[in-house]
Amino acid sequence: MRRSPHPENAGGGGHPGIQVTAREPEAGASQDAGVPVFELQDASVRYGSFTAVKGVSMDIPRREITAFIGPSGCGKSTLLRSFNRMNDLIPGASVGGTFRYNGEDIYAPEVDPVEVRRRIGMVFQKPNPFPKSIYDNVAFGPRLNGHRGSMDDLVEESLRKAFLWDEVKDKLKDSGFSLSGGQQQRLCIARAIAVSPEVILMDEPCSALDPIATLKIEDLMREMRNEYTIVIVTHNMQQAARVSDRTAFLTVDIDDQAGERTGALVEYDLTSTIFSNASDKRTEDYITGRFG
Ligand SMILES: Nc1ncnc2c1ncn2[C@@H]1O[C@H](COP(=O)(O)OP(=O)(O)OP(=O)(O)O)[C@@H](O)[C@H]1O
Repeated sequence: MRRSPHPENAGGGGHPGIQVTAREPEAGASQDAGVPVFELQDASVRYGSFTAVKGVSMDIPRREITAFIGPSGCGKSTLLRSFNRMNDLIPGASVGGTFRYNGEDIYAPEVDPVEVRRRIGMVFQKPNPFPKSIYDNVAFGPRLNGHRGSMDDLVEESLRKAFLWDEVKDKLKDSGFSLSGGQQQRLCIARAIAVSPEVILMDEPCSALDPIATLKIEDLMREMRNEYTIVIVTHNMQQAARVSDRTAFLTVDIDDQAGERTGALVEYDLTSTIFSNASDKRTEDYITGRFG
């Protein structure tokens, strides 16, 4: 299924019990907001001979938050990792179809996966600061990239953007591990931001956090979408409804005869539509808790 973005339709609706937060157009939002940053056509990912997810065609608009939801094993994380070639690091993983980023095939032989990952950052389920100081966690990527200019300014700016500066400004030399789980996750977001990515992929970034830390990350995401394109995998449908502009629902197609379980994209649309007026019964059943 492939749907063109229609940003003008955003907002409203919501399934009973799930509050969808309508998004107002940002004052001063750049003109390219809503233009696809990713275009997938018949995309698939395999691990060896096992096809984890296939037949995915979708456009991800720029400077929006897109959420992937669906039952366990439907390939959400697999698909997310294929957006910045993180699956390259898994032996036996391979992709099919087309993954375009700003119009360029990111799997073309001449493309450098390290550069892809600089432009498309990632935040994982479990906060994973480096065993270094708070400062050095943020400075690590820029140093590798040969950042010129004031590192202190860049570290401060990145920590401010991650809503963490006020909490750590007096202890920048302390270990990243000395922070709470929620602070560690914001440190990982600051680390991702520090190398000036265009896109940030988030794989269940709040699943290890308490509700207050989760709400802080959600606030942060809403703020970040003025500047970044965010794609998030979440098990939490309230979270998808609260933060995302668009939602993709994936499921597992089971072929009993062949003994295969393959992830597939069922429906992709504005979050308000998915939660109030899904066009596929499987989506509605999942959202209402009848399945999954
Ligand atoms: N490194 C791997 N090697 C082989 N198979 C894998 C690997 N990672 C995931 N898979 C398989 O690919 C399928 C999709 O897994 P994936 O983790 O992407 O699903 P998911 O929807 O993110 O699941 P969950 O919600 O449980 O995290 C599953 O059948 C899983 O077992």
